[in-house]
Amino acid sequence: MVHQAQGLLVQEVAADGELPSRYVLKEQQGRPAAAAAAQRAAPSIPTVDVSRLADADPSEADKLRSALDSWGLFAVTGHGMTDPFLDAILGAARGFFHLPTEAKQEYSNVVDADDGGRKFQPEGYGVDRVDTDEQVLDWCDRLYLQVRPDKVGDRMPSYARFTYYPPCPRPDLVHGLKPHTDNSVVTVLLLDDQVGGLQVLKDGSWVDVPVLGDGRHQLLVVVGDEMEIMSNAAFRAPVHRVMAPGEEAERVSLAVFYQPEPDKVLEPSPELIDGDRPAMYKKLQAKVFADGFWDAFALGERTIDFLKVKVDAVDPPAAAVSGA
Ligand SMILES: O=C(O)CCC(=O)C(=O)O
Ligand SMILES: [Fe+2]
Repeated sequence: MVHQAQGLLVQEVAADGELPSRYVLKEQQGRPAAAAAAQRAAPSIPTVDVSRLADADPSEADKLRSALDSWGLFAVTGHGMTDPFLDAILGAARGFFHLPTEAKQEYSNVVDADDGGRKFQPEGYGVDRVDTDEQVLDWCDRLYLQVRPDKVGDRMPSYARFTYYPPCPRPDLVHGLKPHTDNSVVTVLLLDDQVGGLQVLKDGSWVDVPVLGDGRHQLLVVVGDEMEIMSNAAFRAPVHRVMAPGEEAERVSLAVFYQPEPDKVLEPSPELIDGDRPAMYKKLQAKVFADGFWDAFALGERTIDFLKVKVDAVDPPAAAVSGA
């Protein structure tokens, strides 16, 4: 059984020019406009030239370490991918989302279930999982695919998530994509080269990730939840969100999530545990964590909290579970 709002594509809603209440955040849910004013004079995100990481001079490696320590993400340069190549990827994504609805629906993430009904699956085209009437929906459609990069091997799954944020009549009232951390070891994120919107939570304030302009593409590496667990919190997954574009704009992005093999046990690496720094997370199977992500995401919670993976985690108060 899928929720009745599951089949509602944001692109179709946007075409009507209305903003249904299902997308509107309540004031206490942290509307983006309220937060944007608070980030003047914000620090800018760190940049790492990955072509220099193996240099005898350790300065770039030091920058990497510091970026991971303090931000959990960095902008990448020196990766060797040309702007026309990256542009072609985003162009293909735009091309897909601009196809007629019927063509895209062939790849729908709502599929036939064994019981004769319909069910949601993470892979495919559509909106994120809708569980309840109360869930405030994000202003984006997505195409989520398992990908098989040559060099990562067969068993480590990687997922590509193309996200399309249609024009929005009131971007100040909605989440393009709600605050979250990523379900990955690391995520590589290719941002729209024209339209900004990604923000990272740093020391309690939202910081904009800028568009570079001049046809240059912003590529980020982001620490995911699994890295946080395996590194025993030496590296923490940054909370990030996306502001919806305005009425005249649309935005696309591509996130590639590198995940552990489903059968692997996820736990802090033994070398990173000692008397001064005991294990901060409990052991669990990567598959259990990955499944829990979708339950947590629908509630607007971190998987680490939802599954109580922290060693001293106690039962969350009821409000934390029912709120969003
Ligand atoms: O659209 C973006 O810039 C971010 C996407 C994102 O955070 C995600 O897909 O997990
Ligand atoms: Fe993300």
